[in-house]
Amino acid sequence: MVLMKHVMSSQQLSLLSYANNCMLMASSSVYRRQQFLIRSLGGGIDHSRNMQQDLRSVEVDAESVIRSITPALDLTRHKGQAGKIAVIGGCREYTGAPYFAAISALKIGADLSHVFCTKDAAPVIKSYSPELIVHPVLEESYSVREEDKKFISSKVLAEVDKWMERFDCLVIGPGLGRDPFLLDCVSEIIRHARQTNVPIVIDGDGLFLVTNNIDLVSGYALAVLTPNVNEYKRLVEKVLSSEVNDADATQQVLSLAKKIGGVTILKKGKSDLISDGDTVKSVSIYGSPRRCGGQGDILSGSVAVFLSWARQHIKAADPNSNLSCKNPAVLGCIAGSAMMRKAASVAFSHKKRSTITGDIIEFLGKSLEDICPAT
Ligand SMILES: NC(=O)C1=CN([C@@H]2O[C@H](COP(=O)(O)OP(=O)(O)OC[C@H]3O[C@@H](n4cnc5c(N)ncnc54)[C@H](OP(=O)(O)O)[C@@H]3O)[C@@H](O)[C@H]2O)[C@@H](O)CC1
Ligand SMILES: Nc1ncnc2c1ncn2[C@@H]1O[C@H](COP(=O)(O)OP(=O)(O)OP(=O)(O)O)[C@@H](O)[C@H]1O
Ligand SMILES: [Mg+2]
Repeated sequence: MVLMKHVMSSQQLSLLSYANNCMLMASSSVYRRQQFLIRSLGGGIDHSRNMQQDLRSVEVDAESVIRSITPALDLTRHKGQAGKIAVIGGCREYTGAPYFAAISALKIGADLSHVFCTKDAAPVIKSYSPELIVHPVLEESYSVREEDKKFISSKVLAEVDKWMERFDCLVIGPGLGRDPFLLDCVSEIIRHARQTNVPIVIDGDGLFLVTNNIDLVSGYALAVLTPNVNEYKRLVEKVLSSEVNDADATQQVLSLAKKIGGVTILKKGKSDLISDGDTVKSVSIYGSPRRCGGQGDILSGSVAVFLSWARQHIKAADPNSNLSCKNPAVLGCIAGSAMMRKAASVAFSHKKRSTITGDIIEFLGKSLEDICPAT
């Protein structure tokens, strides 16, 4: 800059000073907008620990959310009351993802965890764990003749529908694949879940489906989308017809959630950003530098459980509840995100570079216990 000034005329210098002033004004208006967002998005559950680092989003006290919504272990409760979760996913290519999501739901504390997958994925998933209830009901195009498609599709739907009302939450997409016939059947499952008011967490290939058919979830407040960096890019391009804007990530995730009619979006990354179109919360605590595949699947299974618990907590209308946020989908995302990140950080401290998804799952229980002891 000093060097440039030497070779500039006074007219050029005054132009430069005008440009600088404009930049200052612009940055101060950005600052004011950030301050406004912080004030208007904040609530009783927030604290300002990280505001210095990221003025554009509100870091949330995730541990106190977890403590508030996790139900007490009570000898009077019967099986099922702590949550019945179903994962719709698992095909020829992917058997790990639905397993990770379903077993994580159990390790967090759900009572029952089901998997609805294709016929050839089922024996593999069953062999990973006897804890999971596995339904080999989904079909891919290669195994269905054209003339049988309508019949098979209604059969698949009937199989899932038998159970639908018993589920507290569906996780749709981990390891689902992208077969068009299978995705058509899953679209119907989503429509039925909406009709019966069953919450849905959409992840992985479920996001591929929903991004191309946004009406499936649009306006459904009990829908959570958990995009990773690629999935978020596709969603932003499709729904907002723009590029991802990392400089104004808070505003963009807010606009995206609003545009999809108030669904909750959990944008995964270095910090997780959560928005339902009204508020934006960020979860940055804990975390691990290992990016092994499958961590998003742990997250989707965990969010499903916490969302169910948050719904129960809100329905019970506990007068002592200190939660200012009343959206169970947002609360579920905050809790699921913090839990996944804590388990990953504990696993990393033990296993370092060799940490894999199974190691993280093993630390879900201890991580929850540290925050919210069982007795
Ligand atoms: N152990 C397991 O079983 C695990 C299984 N997992 C499961 O994997 C599935 C995909 O999830 P992911 O995270 O790889 O998707 P993502 O980052 O968008 O894609 C990366 C790149 O790959 C490409 N691409 C993907 N799928 C494609 C397809 N069917 N056919 C063609 N292209 C495809 C994609 O291309 P694009 O769509 O951008 O053109 C992008 O360039 C999902 O079901 C997930 O749950 C994971 O949970 C990890 C653990
Ligand atoms: N840079 C990061 N630092 C810390 N945590 C991260 C980072 N990136 C992602 N995470 C955490 O890892 C979890 C999974 O996010 P990720 O983006 O890996 O999902 P994904 O690609 O869908 O995973 P999967 O392999 O299961 O499909 C999230 O809970 C997120 O908080
Ligand atoms: Mg994923």
